[in-house]
Amino acid sequence: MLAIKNLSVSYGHKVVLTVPKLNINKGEIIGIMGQSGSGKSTLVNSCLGLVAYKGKIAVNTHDIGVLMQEQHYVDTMTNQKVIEGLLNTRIKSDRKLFDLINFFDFNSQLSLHFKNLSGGQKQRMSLIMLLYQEPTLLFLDEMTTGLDFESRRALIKKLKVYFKEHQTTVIMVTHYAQEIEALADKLLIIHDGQVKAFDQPKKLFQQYIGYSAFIIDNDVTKTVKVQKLEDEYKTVHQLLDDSDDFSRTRSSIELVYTEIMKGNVHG
Ligand SMILES: Nc1ncnc2c1ncn2[C@@H]1O[C@H](COP(=O)(O)OP(=O)(O)OP(=O)(O)O)[C@@H](O)[C@H]1O
Repeated sequence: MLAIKNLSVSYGHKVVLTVPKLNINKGEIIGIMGQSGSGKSTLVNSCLGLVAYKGKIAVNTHDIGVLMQEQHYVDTMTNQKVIEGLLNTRIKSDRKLFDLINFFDFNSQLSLHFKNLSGGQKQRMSLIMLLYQEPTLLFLDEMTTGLDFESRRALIKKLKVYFKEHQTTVIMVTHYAQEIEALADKLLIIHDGQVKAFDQPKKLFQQYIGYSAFIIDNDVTKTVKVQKLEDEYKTVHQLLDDSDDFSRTRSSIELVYTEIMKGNVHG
């Protein structure tokens, strides 16, 4: 679906992103994480052809959708009029649109104006219009930023069903490990314009953590890594002896991210 080879992006004389090779298959959901300024948007913008770059980016479709962090629509009419006007259709006679509105529980918001919607409702309205166009490749930038815990969880749950049903290839930039945990097939970590990791979360966990890990006091920087099942027992005993508060995990994106970023973080 998307193949990158020898990509290099510069602003002025400064190279801000280099990606020797990266392939994303059809139907894969990729979660991109990295610190502020690491190059996440630059990577997305390069794929969209919005910035100049050296190297090759081959995108295997023209049906591309993009959801940016903030959207603005005309505020002089109701959401129903905005949706119908922009999509050039009518909800009552368009089964696909009708179904999407139901799917995203958006019926009660149709008579409102966009400015009076909550953050989560705004995101859902944009997604309805975006998904109506059935993009084969979808870029999502900080989709759930600003949403409360419940709205984020509800939106993620909906999208998970939709993406798998439609085999949408998704590239999403996010700061929320929870989003990747629930949706992504692969995690891509960028730091200082370089790809630090790109693989299935489960494989990255095995590579960087081992068999399992015990997180002490709910703090991912205080972790005991366990390499083999047999060693877990010993670790539990030790932690119980020390009366530590701990939890065991075999798949924590937050932990994988923290581990990979160790030694990479300055100041
Ligand atoms: N238009 C621009 N001109 C000059 N430098 C830029 C420009 N856009 C981005 N940069 C620089 O390129 C680097 C990567 O920026 P980018 O926006 O890709 O980071 P990011 O990971 O998306 O950050 P954030 O999470 O804050 O959105 C940063 O050092 C940034 O200052």
